[in-house]
Amino acid sequence: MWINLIIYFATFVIAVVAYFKWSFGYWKKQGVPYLPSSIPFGTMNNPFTLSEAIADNVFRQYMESKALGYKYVGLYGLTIPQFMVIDPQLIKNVLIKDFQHFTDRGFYYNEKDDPLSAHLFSLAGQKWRRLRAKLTPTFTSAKMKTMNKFVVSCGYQLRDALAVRCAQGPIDIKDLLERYTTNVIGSCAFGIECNSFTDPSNEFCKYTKKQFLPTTFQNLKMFVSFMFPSFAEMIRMKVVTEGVTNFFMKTVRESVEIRKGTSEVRNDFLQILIELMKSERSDNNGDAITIEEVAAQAFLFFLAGFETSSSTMSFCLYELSQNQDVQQKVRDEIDAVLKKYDGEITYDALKEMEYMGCVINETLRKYPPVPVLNRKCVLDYQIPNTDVIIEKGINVVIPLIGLQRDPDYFDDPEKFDPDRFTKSNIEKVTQFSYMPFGEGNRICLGLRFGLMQTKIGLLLMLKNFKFSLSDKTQTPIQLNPICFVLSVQGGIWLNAEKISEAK
Ligand code: HEM
Repeated sequence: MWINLIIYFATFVIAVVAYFKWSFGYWKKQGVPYLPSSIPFGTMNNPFTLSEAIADNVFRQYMESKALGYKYVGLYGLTIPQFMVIDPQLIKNVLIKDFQHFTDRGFYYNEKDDPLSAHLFSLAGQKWRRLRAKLTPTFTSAKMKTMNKFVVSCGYQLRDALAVRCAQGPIDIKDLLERYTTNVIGSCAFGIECNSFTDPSNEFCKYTKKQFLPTTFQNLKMFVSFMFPSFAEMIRMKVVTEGVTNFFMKTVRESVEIRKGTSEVRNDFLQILIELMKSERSDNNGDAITIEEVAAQAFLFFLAGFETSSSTMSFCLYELSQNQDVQQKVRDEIDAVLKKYDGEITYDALKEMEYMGCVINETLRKYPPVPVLNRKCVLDYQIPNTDVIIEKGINVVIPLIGLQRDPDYFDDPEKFDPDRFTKSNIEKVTQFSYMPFGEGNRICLGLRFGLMQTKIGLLLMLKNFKFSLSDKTQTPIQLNPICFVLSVQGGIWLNAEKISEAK
């Protein structure tokens, strides 16, 4: 009997190994250069040993492929083939010129069982096209101007909280800024005051933390949903936990009800989404936006705005703490522009702060909050001037973090140098080597809003406080391998010193 068991086991192992070897032959058959893969994770890192952050892994693969002279390279996530584009010209084809072959992002969503997952970022095909067209007018400059005052009011709360915290020792700057972005999104996307500085135990803070806390189970679900979307659909997987879904659905329903009962109009995202729901109903064209869709988009604005902008501001202050001359130059610009606008933080005043814009651009270059862009090939695509076909269904990866730290495109890439983005220098940047907001038809829809909240947060902090690096920050910083987003191990700790009476 033991002999039989050993034979069965050996046969099973041989079959599994043979399956992996056969799968790893895909890119060779397609005529695509590839990086060495190993059983069972392919070219991915072992997610259980947590040896390297995803961004570091992508950067390494990009540099290795570039050094080998590849314009594109085949990778494997387990046995699933992935196509990484290295050459900016081919990136342009994927994102813009031949977009019809790459319209989807390839992320899992499930409208029925997990309604909040069906937001614009994940939606595919016609559903994405329809919603993108409807939501685009939400983010015009005129709409940003009306929302500016809500963000400024949250900025003052941030300044006041910092005034209290700075006397208590080094500050975990990411934690502080997450509270600011929570307040902003609470106010603009849900129409509620979150008070996350003064009342950190409030429900909104509790559920936002819950969604972003990288538990092993949550990471496993993200991994399965990304690698095996059909399987995730089959088991009706929920990427947003039930508690979080119930809370956000309830919050949106209540806010909509409250607004029905008042004549006062609050010009925020939620109002725009409600108007969209009402106008479509009256059109009676059977294409109305439902309350679930409204909730999913408000939830996306929260997902997209919470982490990206707090991460940008944290890395920016980290760099400015080590580049005091740059920090002072931004502060001088803030003072000069605000003087012109009688101290009022208007949308136009923000636009005039060009040097601050360069500093933010340089931060987004070194630390892109979304380190890779994803597309799914939806129609076979022949790479121009080659016989290579990217087959329908293949996931395409664009390694932003690699391109933006590539010495061929950015001299001395480790150096923090905002002058790369001055009016006269920006034209020298190689096209499609710098795209922290993505590019083409699926470019970030909230770009203007993200920059507005980042600028307002930085303005109110830099105007009133001088920042320096605390010994508590472990340098050189290491990225946290358990997080999908760029997060620093041990956190970024800064000292803040008041430089004027906060006004
Ligand atoms: C510094 C802040 C931000 C950064 C760096 C950022 C970056 C990105 C990136 C890289 C993408 C993918 C683009 C692509 O695949 O080509 C994206 C998509 C998106 N972002 Fe942002 N984002 C930021 C803030 C925001 C904010 C505040 C919102 C909303 C309030 C937002 C809403 C969206 C949406 C809706 C999409 C999906 C667009 C689509 O698929 O049609 N983002 N963002």
